Amino acid sequence: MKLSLPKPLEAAVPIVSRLEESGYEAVFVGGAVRDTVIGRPVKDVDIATSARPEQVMALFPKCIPTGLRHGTITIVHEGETYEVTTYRQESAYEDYRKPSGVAYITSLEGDLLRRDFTINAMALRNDGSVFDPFNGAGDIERRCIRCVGDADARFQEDALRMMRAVRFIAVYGYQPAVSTWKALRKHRELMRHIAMERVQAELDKMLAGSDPRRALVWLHASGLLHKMKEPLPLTEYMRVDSTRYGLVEQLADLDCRWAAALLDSAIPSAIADESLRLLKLSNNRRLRIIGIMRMHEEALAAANNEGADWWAETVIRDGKQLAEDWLLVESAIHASAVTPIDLKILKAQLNEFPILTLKQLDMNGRVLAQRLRKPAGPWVSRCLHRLLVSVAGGKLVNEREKLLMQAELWDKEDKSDE
Ligand SMILES: Nc1ccn([C@@H]2O[C@H](COP(=O)(O)OP(=O)(O)OP(=O)(O)O)[C@@H](O)[C@H]2O)c(=O)n1
Repeated sequence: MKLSLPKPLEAAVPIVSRLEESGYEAVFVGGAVRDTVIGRPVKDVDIATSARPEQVMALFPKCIPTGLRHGTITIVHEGETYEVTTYRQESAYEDYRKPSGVAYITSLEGDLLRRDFTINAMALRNDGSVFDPFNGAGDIERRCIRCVGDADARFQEDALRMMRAVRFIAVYGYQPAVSTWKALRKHRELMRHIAMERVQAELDKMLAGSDPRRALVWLHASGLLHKMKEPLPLTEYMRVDSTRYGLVEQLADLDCRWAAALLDSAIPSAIADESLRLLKLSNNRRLRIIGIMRMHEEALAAANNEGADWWAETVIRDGKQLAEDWLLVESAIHASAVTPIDLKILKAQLNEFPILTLKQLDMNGRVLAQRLRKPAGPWVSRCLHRLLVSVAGGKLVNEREKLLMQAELWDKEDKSDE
């Protein structure tokens, strides 16, 4: 098989040539080759070589020893970065928790043998010829995810590969080979060795892919999330049910996809919050996802008890942007079809709120305290907030005198209640 090189690989040809001219072997490997064979856009370009890291460094003045522990040097060429890694073997399972350093080897085939799946174990030369000792191209044709060689050994070398398998199955719409799936189920327990951040990164890629629904269904079936280092409370809610997960793929934003997937599984926001904390999601992202989920819960509660001001209150508290995110999420998931939330009305109201911040209110704490002849205290901000919600909800006009009269009325009511 001979392929024409896509642009990102073409741009890296001078690096491979330089290594070859110096008497070393050098080839493109990994995801870039897989995506070239499949015909998908290529992202990162990885190069494997028989040259030792110090020999690579001597040839390229602009380089950074980014992963010396794994024999990797990053080379900067015309503004792009390329990872060049010396042929090596994976550390065996016994060394799993205590990597013993790199075992360099001289053969390309040996280097490909340590890789996770056949589709990721092909090499591409400068001239477009493919070296494919494990028939990755055949598995691409069969749409199959298959471990290279012994599946048990591949998963024992790096348990994250089990998550990667689920991701490739989902993102490419492939099926696992029977032996690979059996090994994956057998070694689920190894998930406890994997850092939560790495799991999170894989989940992000699954949800960002073209078929998040497929990813979640296979994730359920794999049972991988049940075996993590720190148990995720959300696994209690996971069910194998392929009719769920609405139209998550309609959402462009990754965090909106997270919120939609969590809501579609009927996971309460508090459970999701705890799970996202354990997955070490950044605070910004977690708060955004949970904010969207809470709006859904509040909308349901309000629809049940006719709480008229909840929408104004929510938008004032969380801001218009989050409210817009929630409306997008809500319309993407099935839940909206069976709940009494009228998204059209909420959407229209969102653009018609006369004001949404205290700054826009024709009133301030000093004027309010003077008029009610009461010393300033926590009541002032409570009253200002109540006025803001009433104006935003269209029940009160934003004029100082009218607002003061309303405040006096509430004050009288409060006194008679006491
Ligand atoms: N746990 C892993 C991770 C990576 N690899 C090998 O290293 C290559 C590069 O890995 P990486 O850049 O992490 O992933 P890609 O396969 O390129 O895919 P993606 O960028 O979509 O994650 C893979 O193709 C595979 O050959 C592996 O064997 N085991």
